[in-house]
Amino acid sequence: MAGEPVNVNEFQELARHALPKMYYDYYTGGAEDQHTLKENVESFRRIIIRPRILVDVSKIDMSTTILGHKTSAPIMIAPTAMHKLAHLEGEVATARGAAACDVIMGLSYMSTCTVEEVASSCNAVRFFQIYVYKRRDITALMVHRAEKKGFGAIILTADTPRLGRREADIKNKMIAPQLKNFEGLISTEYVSDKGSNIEALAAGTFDASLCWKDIEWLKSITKLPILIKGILTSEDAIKAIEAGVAGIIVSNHGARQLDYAPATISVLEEIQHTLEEIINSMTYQMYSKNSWRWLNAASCHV
Ligand SMILES: Cc1cc2nc3c(=O)[nH]c(=O)nc-3n(C[C@H](O)[C@H](O)[C@H](O)COP(=O)(O)O)c2cc1C
Ligand SMILES: CCCCC(=O)C(=O)O
Repeated sequence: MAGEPVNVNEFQELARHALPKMYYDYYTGGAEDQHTLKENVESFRRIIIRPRILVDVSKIDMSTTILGHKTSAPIMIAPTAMHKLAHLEGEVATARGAAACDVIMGLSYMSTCTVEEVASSCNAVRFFQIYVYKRRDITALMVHRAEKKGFGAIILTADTPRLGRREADIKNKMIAPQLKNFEGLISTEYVSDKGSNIEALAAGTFDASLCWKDIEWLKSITKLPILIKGILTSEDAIKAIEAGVAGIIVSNHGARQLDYAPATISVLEEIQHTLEEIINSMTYQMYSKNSWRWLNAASCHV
């Protein structure tokens, strides 16, 4: 490819050349037939812009707040695992990017830089994403480390009781490296003779029994606001309100979990409308209207 990229899609081609195939496939792949992966892109393409003219756009301000934190645009960096597979500085570089753009960064539980390294690298507003391990004491410790280092919220990813069946990772025998955050606590280096080692890692460490009642446990170990990530239906959004969390992230995990789940953007509006109706109704007046957020990787309605 000649010269600097000018379209965001060109970065994918650059990454394909720069990365070992195993890592490129891990970053870009979806689960099983990758139907939802295609739908995620197609659904966005079907959304057509309805332009209005003769409006003063000489000054544009897209800034808003998310959980009280100012952001230059209604965009958050989604938590994604293991950035050092793509860049020597890993999540520290991502955090600096977030700080430079004045947007909030979600740091993955499965990051290759530690919570402390990311926190001390710059002044980006950071939310900490967690998976709940069978060893709850380790998850509690991680939450406390994030709290101590000034993270602004906990994002509980709730769509991964098991890792999605990612066929490219199975073929490539995707590695599961020791993650620095967990050194001396638990081994994340898994070797499975059946295929994807990260699938084995998730099966070995993630608590597949996690359910709604465990939100109480999470609330009991942290004062930070909690966002539940991975909601795709109005029913579960209502359950999240009932569980008393601070917000939800509508997401299908980049189509990496349940294949044939709907494209994230295709369910966002329905969920938003349901919640707006409920929050406006008498029954739910006890929940603070203004504390609710509807988020997905691309949009945020405050
Ligand atoms: C390479 C990669 C790694 C990811 N790792 C995580 C992770 O560690 N934790 C998590 O909650 N989500 C993870 N995700 C999902 C993203 O946070 C995000 O949900 C997804 O990329 C965008 O899809 P959505 O619009 O349906 O949210 C990962 C996604 C990708 C592409
Ligand atoms: C066991 C690592 C899981 C990271 C993740 O959430 C993803 O790859 O989608």
